[in-house]
Amino acid sequence: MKLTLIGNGIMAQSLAKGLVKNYEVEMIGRDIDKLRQVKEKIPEVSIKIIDDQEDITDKNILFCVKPYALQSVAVRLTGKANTLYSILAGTKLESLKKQISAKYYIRTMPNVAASVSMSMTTITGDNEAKMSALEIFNAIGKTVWVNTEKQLDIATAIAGCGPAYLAIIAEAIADGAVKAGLERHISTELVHGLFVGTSALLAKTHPAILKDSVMSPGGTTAAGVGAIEEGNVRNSMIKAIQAAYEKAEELGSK
Ligand SMILES: NC(=O)C1=CN([C@@H]2O[C@H](COP(=O)(O)OP(=O)(O)OC[C@H]3O[C@@H](n4cnc5c(N)ncnc54)[C@H](OP(=O)(O)O)[C@@H]3O)[C@@H](O)[C@H]2O)C=CC1
Ligand SMILES: O=C(O)[C@@H]1CCC=N1
Repeated sequence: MKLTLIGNGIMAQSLAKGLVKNYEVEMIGRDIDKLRQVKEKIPEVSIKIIDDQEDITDKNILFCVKPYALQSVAVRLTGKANTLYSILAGTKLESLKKQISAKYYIRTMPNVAASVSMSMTTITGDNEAKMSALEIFNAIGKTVWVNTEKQLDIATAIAGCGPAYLAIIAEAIADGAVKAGLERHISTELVHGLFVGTSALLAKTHPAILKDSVMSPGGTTAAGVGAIEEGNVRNSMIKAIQAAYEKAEELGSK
């Protein structure tokens, strides 16, 4: 199957890197220099400048522009696509249906880990395209199908934005180690190993049980947990998810 990505930014490239292993991938953008740079990085991708009247008839489109660019790109698309897979944060199915013609509509929320075939992707939309959507996004990581756009917007806050949140935590832990006197390269290597190991444990252990198993009475972890609670980290993460979800809703209401 051929997939056509519209947009050539961070996410389009992340998706393309994984998808080229299983699909023929075409990338359509508006800047030939940027497209050529993508072609250098991912030679399997075919590149194309967007036409004023870009015919998308029967194509399977992965729509990868920013939400605010939807209208300006949509007016250039003609014909009826087979399936439109949108990755736009917040943008509702209804809005996509009004602006781009397709037989089926799917909203997805992948993340940048698609570039290493480890995206956590949430999907919703037309049931007729459910199997194809799961197949495409399973090729670049894990998938969860949800039945409402509200669930997808909350998933956006977790798995779409989440790599940024975890990267902040990772950086802060490494900074803490450097502050305590450990070399930067050692700190960074330890943090990477920490995330890999903890991720494997979290796949089979409840977070609270994992935390309890590390935290001995009056011990080092307990001292650290005390500092984490003083810093309101837990509440900050809850608020971060709420804020990102509300922003997704706000984008969808425009
Ligand atoms: N970044 C992330 O981690 C995630 C992002 N998303 C969603 O993915 C989408 C893309 O985000 P991201 O890749 O980060 O953004 P980027 O800014 O990296 O990419 C946006 C792309 O859209 C293109 N574009 C904008 N306007 C037009 C136009 N009029 N015609 C043709 N192409 C156009 C840009 O072209 P040009 O390069 O020429 O400016 C660029 O290639 C967003 O909707 C976002 O919500 C979803 C999940 C995760
Ligand atoms: O912040 C953003 O706009 C995008 C959407 C999901 C992750 N990043």
